[in-house]
Order: sequence, then structure tokens, then C-alpha cells
Amino acid sequence: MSGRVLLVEDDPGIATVVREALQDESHEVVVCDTIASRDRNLTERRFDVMLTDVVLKDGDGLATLDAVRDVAPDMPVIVLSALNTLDTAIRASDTKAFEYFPKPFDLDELTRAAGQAIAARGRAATDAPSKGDELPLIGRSPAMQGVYRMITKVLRNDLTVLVTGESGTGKELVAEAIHRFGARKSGPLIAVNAAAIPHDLLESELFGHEKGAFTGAISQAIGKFEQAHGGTLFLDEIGDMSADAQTRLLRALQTGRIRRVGGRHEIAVNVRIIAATNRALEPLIAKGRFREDLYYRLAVVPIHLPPLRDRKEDIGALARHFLEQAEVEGLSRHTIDAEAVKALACHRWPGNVRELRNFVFRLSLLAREDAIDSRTVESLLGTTAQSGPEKPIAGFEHALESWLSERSLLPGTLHRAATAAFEKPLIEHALFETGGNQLRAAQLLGINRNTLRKRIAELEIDPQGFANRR
Ligand SMILES: Nc1ncnc2c1ncn2[C@@H]1O[C@H](COP(=O)(O)OP(=O)(O)OP(=O)(O)O)[C@@H](O)[C@H]1O
Repeated sequence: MSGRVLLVEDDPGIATVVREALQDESHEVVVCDTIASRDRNLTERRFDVMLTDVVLKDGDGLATLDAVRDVAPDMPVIVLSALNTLDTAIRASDTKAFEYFPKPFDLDELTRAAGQAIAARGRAATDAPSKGDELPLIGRSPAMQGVYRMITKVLRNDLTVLVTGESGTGKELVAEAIHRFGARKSGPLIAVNAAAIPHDLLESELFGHEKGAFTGAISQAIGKFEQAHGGTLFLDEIGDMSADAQTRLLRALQTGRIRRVGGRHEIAVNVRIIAATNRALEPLIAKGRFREDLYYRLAVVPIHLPPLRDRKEDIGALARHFLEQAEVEGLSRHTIDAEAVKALACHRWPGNVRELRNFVFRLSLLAREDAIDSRTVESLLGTTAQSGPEKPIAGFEHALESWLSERSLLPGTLHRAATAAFEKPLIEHALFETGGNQLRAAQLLGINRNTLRKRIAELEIDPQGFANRR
């Protein structure tokens, strides 16, 4: 059974070998090197097991396990320590750590222990939600109540769900909630972001490939569909899929079988699909860019997340939730009063909940007083870029998030994949700023106009879409 592993290790050498060994076993690995980033990761996502070093730059990984238990009470923890003292071992056993590995450890043994911890966690999953299983979505607005109702309707079946909504509205959280509370919770949840992967690599990323299927395919690779077997596959930004990938995806949905790129045989996969998009698909269908039949296959159960500006009554609860998260991350404790929440509600939040979260974190970093009032909010909002349609530059942060969580790209393609992931929002930003004028966009970027035109075509950007948008 593959799972999601959080590796807390500040020795880059050890982090790399452990990560690679775990990835070879098809586990998804997130590496961080401080307690602060550990806690941030734990509040944002669910992990099946955590591997942690003891001595970290900003504290003791063992002494701070209580904070971990607060957010992830049932997650097994494996302690890796160079201290090798009896004290560390005893402290590890006191904290109910799953296992203790003194350094240097046997990599195979460690990988096996991680696998066992993941499998044990899968078995332990019961119907009774524990504290760590609280619905991660905050907000009681009528709009969110509608979303919750839809989520509960799909927990006991495998219907395909299409989550729509602007960037940063919580689509990925909805997918996570459906998986975590649904019948497939003991299986894997695998996410693929179609916008973060270059078009020609997406098919192999989804369906895998056989050795020698194309240049760079130096060994056989299992795709996300196979990795998600028994669980859920979250397909994010499906509006960005190439025509070929769409056709292959449609076939997989129709038959329940996939074929690896360059492979001869079809392989049966048992996967629940949750797709998401922040682009309206109807215009793409009208332009022939998105297959209508695929749309209907995906949108069996549509769940729409309204933009934050249409559910302003949620802003107070969200702000308080993010203040708590900021505190968990080591920022000082803050409260926020009703007037300050009103001030927050005056902003348009084009980047939705993600933007609010970042803003609240900045507030808790910069606010001098413990109680945040409307003056503090207004002065900080005043220095923040003001509303308007969402600027594509906001996509950077998301591209970075997706990029960092992408692990299994093909050897030899890393630079190309990373460049494409960042270049697209960059070019879109320039086109946005220049109202779609390619000459001025090229000047802004400081690149040749023909180079820009070529990249626009290669990255399948529609420059017309930026005309008159400012
Ligand atoms: N209702 C909510 N309650 C708590 N946190 C939320 C909520 N909605 C969004 N968030 C937080 O906001 C951030 C963005 O959410 P998420 O990644 O799910 O958005 P998204 O719609 O998938 O964005 P994108 O379209 O850019 O992929 C995350 O940090 C998430 O935890």
C-alpha cells in the first residue's frame, strides 16, 4: 500500500536517500527541515506516517511531538536520531513513536517500517471520525452548507465528482474531505496537477510508461492511475489537458482500464476520480479545446465552490482559523475583533481563501498588538495590491506548491518541467499586464517577440483571452 510520508530531516544527504528509497516504493514524500515547516505541512495535509530527525535547527523534533499529536493524533511517527542515546530512545518510546532508528540506519529496514506503519494506519481507519479527522473546511455560510451537503452525498458511492471554483477557493480540500471521509479512505489519495506538468509528459505521468517508450523513458514507470488503485485520483486543473491526454482519460473512465505509454496490455484499475478546474469548461468546449463527452463523464456530480467575495460571512471564522494555524507555526498569538473582520470583508479577495490565509499570516507576523483591530487590517490591506480580476501572477504560488509536491517526474526532464510550470503563469501575467499586447508583453519580460510567440503556442496560452481584461 502506498502512502504519504512527511520526512523531517535537515541533513540534505540523508533526506535525499530516504526520500528516494520511499519513492521507489511508490510513496509520496514531502521533505521539510524545520519544526515550523513540519507543523505547517501537518495542518495543511494528512500524512500516513512521519519520519523525523531529533535535532533540528529550530528545536527538538521529539520534545515537540505533542504539537504533532494535536493535529495528527493517529499518525505513526518514526524517529531517526544521530544522538543514539538511551535517553533519546526512551523519550521516543514515551511519545508512542512507532519505531526508533538510531543513525546510521539500514535503509531497507527503514523503508519496510514506513510501509508497515502506512499499512497499519490503513487498517486502523474506522468509521468513527477522531479529532484529527475533523472536516478541514471552515465556513458556515449557506453556500458552504450546500457544499457540505454535496460532499455527504458522494461519500458512500464512487461517482465521479467535478469540483469547480476560482483559484484558492478550497477545491483540493473538498477532494481531500471526500477521500478522507468516504469508503476509500484506507486507500491512497493521489493528486495530479495537469497545469504543472508539460503536455507531453502528462500522459506518462497519468498512465505510466514502459521502458524505451520514448526518449528519456529509461525504465518502466507506474502512472498515477495505477498508484491510486483502490483509492482516489484527484485530477486538478483538467482544463489544461492536451487533446491526446483527454482522449486517453476518457477511455480509462469508460473502460476502467488503462494502458501504459508504449505498453501492449490493458490494466484494470479501480479508482475514484475527483476532477477540479478553475477555468470555465463550457467556453473551452465551445472552442473545441475540451471534449464534451469527457466533460459529461467527469461532471456526474458537480460541486461548485463560490468565490470568497460571495460568502463574506465566512471571513471571520476563516481568519480565526488561520490565526490559530499561524500560532501553531510559532507566530505569536493574536485575536481579531469584529471591526477588523468587517475591514477584511471590504476587500474583494481575488485570490480567495488562499489570499486570505496568506494575509492573516502576514497580519500575525506584523501586528504589534495581541488584539488585531480594523486600523491594523486597513493599513496592511492598503499596502497590498488592490482588487480587480484575479491576476494570473497569483498562479505562481500555486505552481510552486504543486511543483514542490510533484515528485515522480521522469529523469532528465526536471528542468523542462519546472520551467514550464513557472513560465506559463509568468507569460500569462505579462499578457494580463499588457492587455494581451504581445509586443509589450515581450518587452516587459525582456525577451524577443518571436520567442514569446513560440512559447505562447507551445504552452497553449490563448493571448486573446487577455485583451481588455484590465
Ligand atoms: N473552507 C476552507 N477552510 C479552511 N481552509 C481553506 C478553505 N478553503 C481553502 N482553504 C485553504 O486555502 C488554501 C487554498 O485551498 P485549495 O488549494 O484547496 O484551493 P484550490 O481551489 O484547490 O486552488 P487552485 O485552483 O489554485 O488549485 C489552502 O491553504 C487551503 O487549506
